[in-house]
Amino acid sequence: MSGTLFIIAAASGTGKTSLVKSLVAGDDRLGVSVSHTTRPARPGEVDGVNYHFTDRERFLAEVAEGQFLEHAEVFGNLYGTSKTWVEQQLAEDRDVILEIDWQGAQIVRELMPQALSVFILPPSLKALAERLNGRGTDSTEVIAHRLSEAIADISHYAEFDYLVINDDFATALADLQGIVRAARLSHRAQSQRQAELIRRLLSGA
Ligand SMILES: Nc1ncnc2c1ncn2[C@@H]1O[C@H](COP(=O)(O)OP(=O)(O)OP(=O)(O)O)[C@@H](O)[C@H]1O
Ligand SMILES: Nc1nc2c(ncn2[C@@H]2O[C@H](COP(=O)(O)O)[C@@H](O)[C@H]2O)c(=O)[nH]1
Repeated sequence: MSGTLFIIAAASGTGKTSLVKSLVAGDDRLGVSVSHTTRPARPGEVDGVNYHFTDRERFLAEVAEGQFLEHAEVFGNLYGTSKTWVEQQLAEDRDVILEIDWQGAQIVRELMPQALSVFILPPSLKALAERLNGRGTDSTEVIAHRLSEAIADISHYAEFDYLVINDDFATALADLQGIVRAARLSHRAQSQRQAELIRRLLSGA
């Protein structure tokens, strides 16, 4: 059996981390991959929980060792997804979320075409700026850099299977829960899990 891999991407500040946190909190079968990054930790971020924080030299050595399923440079920092962790979770029939940028999403889609991808849109660029500023974790330079990339990030929306608008948080969360639920009802997922029932029905018993 194998779990489903979900890719979730959005322009920085859209609210994907907040949504994914709520999504995972209410779902025992769903886990979120903790990425490796060379970005310095923000106040309150915990190593091994929010990210595995590392330096560029070690990150590049791990790239050479083949430890990442995907990696990319985003806003001047390196980010990567642990290959072993993701493969183990899926093999244990757990569903996995990768919260990654559009470059990482392209790589994972090539490697694992069965992955389902979701792009989250902010209701407006003004709301995006307010959210980045309101989060209070980044300098004005960092926020300006992230906003300057937002339109380029959003322009990749059509590469994704699903689009969710994060205007009202509860609605966006319900939309994500709907996507996860629908994936679990897909033929691929059900034919493995319900193999015994299908066998009995087809045998006429
Ligand atoms: N629907 C919403 N309405 C208003 N504020 C929101 C909504 N969703 C998230 N936020 C707020 O927006 C800010 C940015 O959210 P979050 O950190 O989850 O974004 P992100 O997409 O993960 O950003 P990054 O890619 O930079 O990590 C947070 O302060 C969060 O509380
Ligand atoms: N390709 C990857 N992108 C990643 C990964 N982990 C996070 N990210 C993306 O980076 C930006 C910035 O994140 P932040 O935490 O510094 O605000 C955001 O778009 C993330 O989705 C990863 O492992 N691979």
